[in-house]
Amino acid sequence: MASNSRPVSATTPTPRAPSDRRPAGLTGRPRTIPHTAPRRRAASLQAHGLTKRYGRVTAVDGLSFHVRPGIVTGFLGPNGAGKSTTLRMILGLDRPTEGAATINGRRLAELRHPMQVVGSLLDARAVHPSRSAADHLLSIARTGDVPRGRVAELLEQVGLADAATRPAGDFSLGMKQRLGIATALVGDPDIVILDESLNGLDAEGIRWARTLMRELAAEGRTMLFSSHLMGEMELTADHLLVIDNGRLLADQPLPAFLSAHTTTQAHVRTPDRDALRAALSSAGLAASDSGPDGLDIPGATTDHVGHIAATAGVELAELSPRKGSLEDAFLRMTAAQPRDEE
Ligand SMILES: Nc1ncnc2c1ncn2[C@@H]1O[C@H](COP(=O)(O)OP(=O)(O)OP(=O)(O)O)[C@@H](O)[C@H]1O
Repeated sequence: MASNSRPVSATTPTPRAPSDRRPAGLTGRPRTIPHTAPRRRAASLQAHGLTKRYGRVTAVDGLSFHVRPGIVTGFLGPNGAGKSTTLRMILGLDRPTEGAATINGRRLAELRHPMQVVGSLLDARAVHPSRSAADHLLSIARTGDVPRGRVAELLEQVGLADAATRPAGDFSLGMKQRLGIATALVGDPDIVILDESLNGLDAEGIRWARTLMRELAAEGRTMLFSSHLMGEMELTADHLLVIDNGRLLADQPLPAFLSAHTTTQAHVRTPDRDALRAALSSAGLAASDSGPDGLDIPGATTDHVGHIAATAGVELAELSPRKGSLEDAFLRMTAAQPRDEE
């Protein structure tokens, strides 16, 4: 149960610029979206010793962190790590056993206009099946005194304008995710929290969601999202919160997390692999086979390997650095964690 890993200290990275343009929408036609003018209040989201116990199960165990505005923060953890429970406590849907979550120093329940402060998507399937997408958004807008016009704007933004009058129960999971994201944005909130909102989206939808998250952060919002899609997390997040067994394992910029938990290796392809392997071995470098004519040399720089090959007179067809992925880093870190016994 106990974890030996200590949380890594947090620093604020430089936000990435949004790289992709707005989505074509489900019909594939590019859409001109009336964009909300940047008018952000920088909102800070903090967890202070957040703890949740269900009987003998400790789902969240003393989590403290600070999610910053203007960047995308990814929330990572294996199944059962406590991500959803943490998000539910932040959103006031679960009562912490101990600790608290605050927004600008206040609990969500104390905010006068919570919909304008926090928008979230926890479960895209939680829509009334016979209600249309437009009616669903209208009903949410009414509860927050949001003008009706916002609904049409959001349907355009998420690419559901052509499906606005269809019952949400007929939607695919990807369409429900789009509707859920629109629901999260109804109040034009300063903080956006999305839990596994990429599930069910097709390739275009995933790219659209990535771009949207980056744009929301670039507008100065505080953006927190969880996903098991490591490739997407690596493309989207500036900063990572990693938990396991309800405890914080890392709170650091994504590049720092990758550097700390992966090794860079040199990769070569050569028509004379045996000669190069022998030359590398003489220089104290271990190499493993990679493909029919390649070698991977962990911890070696391409400069060093190139020099060894040139000195040995070995021809190279390719010489390139290979970096570890977020998936490598995450699996390495979480595999080292002791598992809780229930
Ligand atoms: N209502 C509940 N009653 C009892 N145990 C619960 C409840 N909700 C969550 N848990 C337990 O708390 C732990 C954390 O669950 P949680 O759903 O927060 O994890 P998660 O990181 O979101 O997992 P996943 O990635 O699989 O969605 C798990 O052991 C889970 O079984």
